[in-house]
Amino acid sequence: MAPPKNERAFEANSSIVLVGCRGAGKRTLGFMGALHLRRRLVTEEHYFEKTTGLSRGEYLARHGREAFARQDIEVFKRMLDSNRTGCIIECGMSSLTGEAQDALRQYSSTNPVVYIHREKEQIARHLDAADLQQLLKADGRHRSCSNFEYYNLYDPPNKSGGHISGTSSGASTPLNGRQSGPSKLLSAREDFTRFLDIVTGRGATKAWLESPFSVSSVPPEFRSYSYALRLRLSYLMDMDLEWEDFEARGDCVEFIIDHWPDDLMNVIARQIALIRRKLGIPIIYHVEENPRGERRRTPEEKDAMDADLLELGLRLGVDYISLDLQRHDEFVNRVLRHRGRSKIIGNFWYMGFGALAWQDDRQMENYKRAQGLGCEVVRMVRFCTNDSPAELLEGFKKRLQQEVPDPKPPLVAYDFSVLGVRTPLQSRILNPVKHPDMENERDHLATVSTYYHSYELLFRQFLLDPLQFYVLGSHVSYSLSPAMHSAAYDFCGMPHTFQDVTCSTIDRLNQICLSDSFGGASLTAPFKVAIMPHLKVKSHHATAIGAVNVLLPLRGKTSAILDHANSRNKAGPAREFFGDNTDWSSILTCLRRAISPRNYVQPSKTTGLVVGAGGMARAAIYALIQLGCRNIFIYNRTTPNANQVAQHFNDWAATQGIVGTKGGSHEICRVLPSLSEPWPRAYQPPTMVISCVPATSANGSAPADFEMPLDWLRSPTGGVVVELAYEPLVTPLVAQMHAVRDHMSPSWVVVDGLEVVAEMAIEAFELMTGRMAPKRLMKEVCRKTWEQQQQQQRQGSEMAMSSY
Ligand SMILES: O=C1C[C@@](O)(C(=O)O)C[C@@H](O)[C@@H]1O
Repeated sequence: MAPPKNERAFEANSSIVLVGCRGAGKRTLGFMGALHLRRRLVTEEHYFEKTTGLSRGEYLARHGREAFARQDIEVFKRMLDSNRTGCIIECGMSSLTGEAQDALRQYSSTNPVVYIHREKEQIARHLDAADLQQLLKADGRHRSCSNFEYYNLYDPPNKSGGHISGTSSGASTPLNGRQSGPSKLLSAREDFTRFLDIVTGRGATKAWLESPFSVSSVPPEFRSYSYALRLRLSYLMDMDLEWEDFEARGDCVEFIIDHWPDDLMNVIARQIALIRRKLGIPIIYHVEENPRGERRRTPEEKDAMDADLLELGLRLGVDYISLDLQRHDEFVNRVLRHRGRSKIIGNFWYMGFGALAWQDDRQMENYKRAQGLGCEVVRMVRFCTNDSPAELLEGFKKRLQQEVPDPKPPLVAYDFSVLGVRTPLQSRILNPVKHPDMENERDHLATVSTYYHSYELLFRQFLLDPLQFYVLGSHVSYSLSPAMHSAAYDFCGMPHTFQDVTCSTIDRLNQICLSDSFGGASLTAPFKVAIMPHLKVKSHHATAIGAVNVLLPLRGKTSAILDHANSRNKAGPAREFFGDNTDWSSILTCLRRAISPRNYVQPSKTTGLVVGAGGMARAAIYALIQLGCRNIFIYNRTTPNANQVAQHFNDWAATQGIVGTKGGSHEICRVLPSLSEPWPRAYQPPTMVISCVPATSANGSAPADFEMPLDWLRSPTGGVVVELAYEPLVTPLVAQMHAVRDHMSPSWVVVDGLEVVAEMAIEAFELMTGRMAPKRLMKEVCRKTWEQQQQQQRQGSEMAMSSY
């Protein structure tokens, strides 16, 4: 019963090899990957030149074809052999030869070898038409000498100007102004770095360490309730909804292969890439054994084809592979041997009449078999007519608790009938759901519930509780957060409320937070820094920044973080409170989206400028540090305050071993005392500028009228300016940067305050509720609410004028 050895679990530091056709994007991805994993990039071209002293062309011309071929393969093998760890290796055209492919095949028993491919039309753009067909055919052979594959999706920006999990409007005029969208490479980088996190296995730990309450740090099978959005290939090939419509409609996607169009393998690879880019949630990969609309297959053909399809899922690095354990051992073992880092969902489906009853001992044996095979999740589904009252399944679960030793893989179990899943609450986790506008499925799960409906039911049945959330601070009456959060609750079927409460003392804050129905709060001045000494539990980001802007009650029965995370959306006395900071991560998200590839952070060169010295400026500095920037300048009207912030981060950086790269000093933060000084010559002009000063006067202080001195704007590659103020939206800095972009340097991107504040609310919502946020909706509500507020203000002042 012991599972076969996993043959695709590589050492985390093993070098990763990229192979594929010219024009597939290997070099760009290699660069991105090396930066992300902090590895050395080895390119075949450069390695050849370094080893032989000649470029490949020169070598060929000087020594002739035969000698070149001999030398080429020898260098190729040496390149692989002498760089077994710590590198990203980009192969050139040699990988098309049989001998190189043999070497790669062997290498792939110890290292990830990733086949990079993309749309034929995109490859054609980089190649001579005459070569194309032949090359593409040869390229397909890379599949046989690699153990992973990555589809480098070309995704033209959509009509609304972006992607749902990474929209940068770079909006430059209020609302519908000119949109300087993100570089196309940005999404590619996000997707590829995520893929590398899967291949190296560092994804899950990273999310957990960075923010234990973030949605991605608790896998769906460990949440108190979770939903799998079913998306069939037959539907996706001809879908009548937009990708944006699927946002926040499930905790993961179950991708079901029920259709065999031409070029099936590439079609699947592309769909997986699309789901990842558009929805950014874990994928369950399921191959249907008997798809309705397809021809019948012989048992041998079925096994061979389905095994290849499952293998493809493993190569694509999906999060979960759904494996029917009723298929024969050889089939099951092949998947288990090649599982890599994908989790296995071991299935037992009883589809027809006479399905095994829950009280049948064989059901228990099934579960134990899945457990013995090392499945991470067990899924047991049975068709029922009228023979299965809810108690039988409950009885099975109880028996399982008593009889099966730990560790027990989480169980997904439900009955379905011709009318669909019996009740959406039968299975706590990975409940099947669909989009409300999708037609009911033609086959077994006739009517599947929706995420909204199932989640709402949990509140109606008192399994979850309606809670009160707040934005708290001394100037919150214009906060856009209540509108954004409330819209998100409505969307998700949560009966929570979100209010702004003006308060400025810790006593009043305490009073609000100690209520049993307190769900969480967004904090703003004066609490962000003042609350620090009152909080025992904080994320390490909040500690480093010295400020908190999201407060959560901890209601877990034990001290385990998972227990606290799963107690969200439940009322009761809080044992403790947890403080996190989403200001920095929202700024980081906006910077990442807007930065062009030419301005990717190079620690030794890139310079950042932060204007201001308050809590938000601290978050901005931290975001720059996290992006890898080691030369950070602070300008603030009151210089001593800037000195204090610089000191805070220099001290902190020293404890972390983070050092500056210039000027013989190890300090990463420096203060610029005056706007009239020229930009320090030892440093590149800044390519990232974040303005953290309010544009309107607050507390009687003068309003900020910050503009960049022209001498500070000399970056030849432009850069990004993030403006945090949005009252007014076009601040003096934003207006200046529009003019700069239009008349001097078009490569500057401006991110306005609404984009950042929406991002903050999105991240706060996810932390507070543990559910994915409907991002597009929240962003829309943010701009609309802001517009309404502006209109009300205009009307108010017009009325005041007329009565005067
Ligand atoms: O700065 C902001 C914006 C905010 O104050 C709001 O009103 O949405 C909420 C704060 O948590 C965040 O840090």
